[in-house]
Amino acid sequence: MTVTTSSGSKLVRIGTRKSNLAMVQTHWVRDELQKHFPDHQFEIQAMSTQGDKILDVALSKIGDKGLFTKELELGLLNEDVDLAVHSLKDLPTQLPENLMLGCVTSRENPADALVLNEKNQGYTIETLPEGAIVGTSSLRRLAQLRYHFPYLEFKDVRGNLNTRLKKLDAGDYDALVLAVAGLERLGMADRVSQCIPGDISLHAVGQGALGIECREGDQRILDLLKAIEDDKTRDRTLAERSFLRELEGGCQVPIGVNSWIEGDQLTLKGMVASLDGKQLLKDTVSSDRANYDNIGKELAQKVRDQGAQAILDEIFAQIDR
Ligand SMILES: NCc1[nH]cc(CCC(=O)O)c1CC(=O)O
Repeated sequence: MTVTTSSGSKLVRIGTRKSNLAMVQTHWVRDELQKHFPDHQFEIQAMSTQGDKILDVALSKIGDKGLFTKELELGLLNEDVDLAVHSLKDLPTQLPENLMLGCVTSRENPADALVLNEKNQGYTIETLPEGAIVGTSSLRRLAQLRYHFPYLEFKDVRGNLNTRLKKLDAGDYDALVLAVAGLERLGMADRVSQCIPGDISLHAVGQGALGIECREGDQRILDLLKAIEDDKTRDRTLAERSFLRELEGGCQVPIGVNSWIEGDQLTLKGMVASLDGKQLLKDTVSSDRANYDNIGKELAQKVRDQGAQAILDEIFAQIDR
């Protein structure tokens, strides 16, 4: 139901996943919007996505992009909600027809965290001993950590953050690698044993930022979203997404990035690795930040020239698509 007044509707319906992290992020977006637009009414509608329901299969094996976003997008297209709040890294680089990325909010620390259980306190990713069991569900983390620390053991881990931490504390793993941002947002920054250096684990595209999706050309919503956009995060993450869009082939792939802005210069560093961690390529492109899209494309071409396509083709052939 949309309430329409002479100045247009003041009711805005916000779609979100139901997970703790999604709810914390969505409450933040709602509160920010409410501060900027006190005469509007913001309503939250929480939904379960495929990714929340299928918990016993490795993410890389489900192989479907949009696992955490599809139900929210249907809500947008059916006009049940007016905007959808996502962790930007879960939002596919190709959006469905008639939907768009309305804004990107300011980024938390985009790094990966090493999280240890009680008996391993004091270790870092560099000092964990041979055979230590490290839990991760991300091919990107797996490939980079195998490359740098081939003597560690890696084991898949699924479930929401609390479930994963319980498994760690029960001793199923010696350590987990998780996003710093997620732990911080959930008030669990004290569980970050180490921020893994950015040159060891290049982070996921969009990691640490929120992406808000809306219907294409919905000017009422786009005007509201402008108030909470962070333009530096937007340019950085749009460059990152352009890089990923150029290289990915329809499944989770070991691609990582770092990005930063100095003056008007945006620098994007990208990494493509093989699953076994034996091959790992990196390259960097800098240009005026307004060229974010070309920065991503140019970087994709540079890593292709280094041999990234062969690595990716092998991965696409291995993963059942
Ligand atoms: N794929 C799950 C997911 N999506 C967003 C975050 C963390 C928050 C963020 O990166 O913005 C996480 C958990 C993790 O990777 O540890």
